[in-house]
Amino acid sequence: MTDLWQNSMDHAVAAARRAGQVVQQALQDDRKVMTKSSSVDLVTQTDQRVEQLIIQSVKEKFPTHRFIGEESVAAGEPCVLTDDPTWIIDPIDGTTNFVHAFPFVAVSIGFSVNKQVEFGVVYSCLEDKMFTARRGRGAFCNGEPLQVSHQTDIKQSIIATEFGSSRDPEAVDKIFSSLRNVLCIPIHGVRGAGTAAVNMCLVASGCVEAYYETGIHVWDVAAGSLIVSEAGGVLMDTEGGEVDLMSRRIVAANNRTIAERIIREIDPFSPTRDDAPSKSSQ
Ligand SMILES: O=P(O)(O)OC(CO)CO
Ligand SMILES: [Mg+2]
Ligand SMILES: [Mg+2]
Repeated sequence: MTDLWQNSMDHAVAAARRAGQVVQQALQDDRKVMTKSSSVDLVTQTDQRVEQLIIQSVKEKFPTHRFIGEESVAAGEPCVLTDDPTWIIDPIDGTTNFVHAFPFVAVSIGFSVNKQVEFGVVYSCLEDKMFTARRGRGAFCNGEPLQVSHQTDIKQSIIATEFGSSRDPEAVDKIFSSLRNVLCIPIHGVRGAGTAAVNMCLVASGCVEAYYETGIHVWDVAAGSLIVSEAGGVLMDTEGGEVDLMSRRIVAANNRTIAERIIREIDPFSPTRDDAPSKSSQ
C-alpha cells in the first residue's frame, strides 16, 4: 500500500540532514547569542537560519502545509495545531549545548495530520544519528530498528530529565523535589543530554528507561514522541493519563509500569500552554 506521507517524510529526512550540516558548520564559527523569554532561554542566528531553510524548502514542495516552528512562534507566529498537515520544527534542540559546544544537538521535525503525529525525524547531528519513525511502521536509527528497554523494575533503571530554562523559584523547587523523589526510590542514576529530542531517542534506543520533563514545548517532543511509541514505549502526562503535546509536560517511558512509578514521584506543575491564546513566546 502506498504511504500518503512518505514523500513528506523523505523530504523531512533530507531537510534535517542539510540542517545538521549547517549546524555543524556553525559550530566552527563565532556563535552570537541572543535571549528570548529570559536570560537563560538562548537563541542564535543559526536557530533562525536553519528554521527558515527547512520552512522554505517545505513550502516549495508542499505549499498547502502549515508550520509550527520554535523561532517563528518566538517571532509572533501562532502556535496552533489544526487538522491540516503541519510541520512541527525545532531547528536546534539543545541551543544551550550548541552555544557551549556540548556535543548533543538535534534537529527535530514532527509532522501531524488531524492532530496526530504521522512521522518524526530527529537528527542528532554531532553523533550523525538519524532517528526516524512513521506511525504504525516502527522507529529506526540510521535504518536500524529501535526497541525500548524491557526493564520493569524502577530500581534497576536510569531516568533522563532536565532542569529546564525556568528560574522561577517555585518551578525550580518542584523540579528539585521531583528529582529528589525519583532519585531516592532509589534508581540507578539520572542523566540528561540537554536536548529533549535526544533524551526521547535514548528512551527509544533502550539506553534509559524513561525521560520526564515539565516546561518543554511541542516542537521539542512532537517527533520524539512518535519515535518512543514506535519503539514500543509509552507517553503519559506528568499527572497520569494521556499526554497532551501542547501542555508542556511529558513522561516518555519504556512501559506503563515504569511511567506510572515515576508519575507517583513527580511534583506536578503547569506552565502556560503552548496554545494559550495570549501567549507570544516563553
Ligand atoms: O534548545 P531548545 O530548542 O530551546 O530546547 C530545550 C528545551 O526547551 C532543550 O530540549
Ligand atoms: Mg528544543
Ligand atoms: Mg530549539
